[in-house]
Amino acid sequence: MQGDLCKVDDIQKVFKLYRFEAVIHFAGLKAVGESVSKPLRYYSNNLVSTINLMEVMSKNNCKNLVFSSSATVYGQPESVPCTEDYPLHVTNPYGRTKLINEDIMRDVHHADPEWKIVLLRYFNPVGSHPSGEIGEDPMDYPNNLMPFVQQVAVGRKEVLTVFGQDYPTRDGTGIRDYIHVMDLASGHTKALDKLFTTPDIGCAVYNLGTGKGTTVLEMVAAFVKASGKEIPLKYAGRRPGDCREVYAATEKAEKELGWRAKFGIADMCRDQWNWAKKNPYGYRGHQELEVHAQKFIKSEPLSNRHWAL
Ligand SMILES: NC(=O)c1ccc[n+]([C@@H]2O[C@H](COP(=O)([O-])OP(=O)(O)OC[C@H]3O[C@@H](n4cnc5c(N)ncnc54)[C@H](O)[C@@H]3O)[C@@H](O)[C@H]2O)c1
Ligand SMILES: O=c1ccn([C@@H]2O[C@H](COP(=O)(O)OP(=O)(O)O[C@H]3O[C@H](CO)[C@H](O)[C@H](O)[C@H]3O)[C@@H](O)[C@H]2O)c(=O)[nH]1
Repeated sequence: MQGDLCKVDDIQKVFKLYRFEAVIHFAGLKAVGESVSKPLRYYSNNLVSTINLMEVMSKNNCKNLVFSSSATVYGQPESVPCTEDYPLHVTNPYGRTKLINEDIMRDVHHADPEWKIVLLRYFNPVGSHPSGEIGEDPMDYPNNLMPFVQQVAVGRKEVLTVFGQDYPTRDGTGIRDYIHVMDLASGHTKALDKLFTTPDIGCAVYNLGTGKGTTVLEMVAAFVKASGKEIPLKYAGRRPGDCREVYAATEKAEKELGWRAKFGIADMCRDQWNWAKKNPYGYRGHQELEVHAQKFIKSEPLSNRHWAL
């Protein structure tokens, strides 16, 4: 069923039709740059949706929740790997909505211990379903590294801009913990198992990452190897708000959820390339995308046009 979590009625309709044991709450706006220019849109959507959802869940006596949080709540940590008890520090409105949502959930559990909540802090999800049938298809200009790399590989973009080559890292580019979406998915089923089998889980938090840091250039090299395509690069300054290096401590998830990532960056790139070559224009196909782009160009002010060109 489709609905808007900012509309309580939409949620109530679903809860009238079905009885749920638990909810996995993925919905939210997630573009960091857009959140800086449109903070109210982010606060309004990402917070109101969560509050409405939890209110309707509570009324329907469904108090088991898994939430998509993000490693963005660690900001630039003092040291890596980040353990779940690190101080939380956000640098943009998107990140702040994740942190406020986490705080809301901690408060709700504190007020009503019947709530059982798992906060999953995702690191950098990439890759696709191994079938090549399900993958990431950004609706507008791709902000994240791998969707951009993919669009260069299929010829939709000419060149990848590498943001920053002067970080104190092994090749000067930023380090992240890339995790295969299939591993991320299995982390959710493990989190649900944990909720259902742990009466006193409270509001628990787990990192979903591999524990390994990879630079931008290493990630590009892995994609070149998997695809056989060239990825032309150009270098630009650091992207505002970017941190140098983040990767996950994985021990807590391993010990308490019985989960650890199985896939490495070669698998992520292989599966992402399989999706990309089968669906170079995503789910919508080339023609539909062109029509959409033309409409967008006509209706949007100049400053918003760049993505469609
Ligand atoms: N992809 C990442 O790099 C990453 C990293 C950390 C956390 N996350 C979080 O994981 C979740 C899923 O991310 P994704 O990559 O699949 O993003 P996505 O943008 O592909 O999917 C989010 C979905 O939420 C829906 N949505 C937004 N507001 C809604 C509302 N008010 N009512 C109903 N639906 C609404 C959107 O329409 C979209 O389909 C998000 O909460 C995101 O912040 C993602
Ligand atoms: O065109 C690009 C895009 C990204 N990068 C670099 O690639 C790395 C990864 O950037 P992403 O935008 O893919 O990912 P971020 O780590 O910046 O952010 C993502 O992961 C975070 C968690 O770690 C948050 O969840 C956030 O919302 C999500 O966008 C960074 O060093 C970035 O500077 C480039 O060089 N060129």
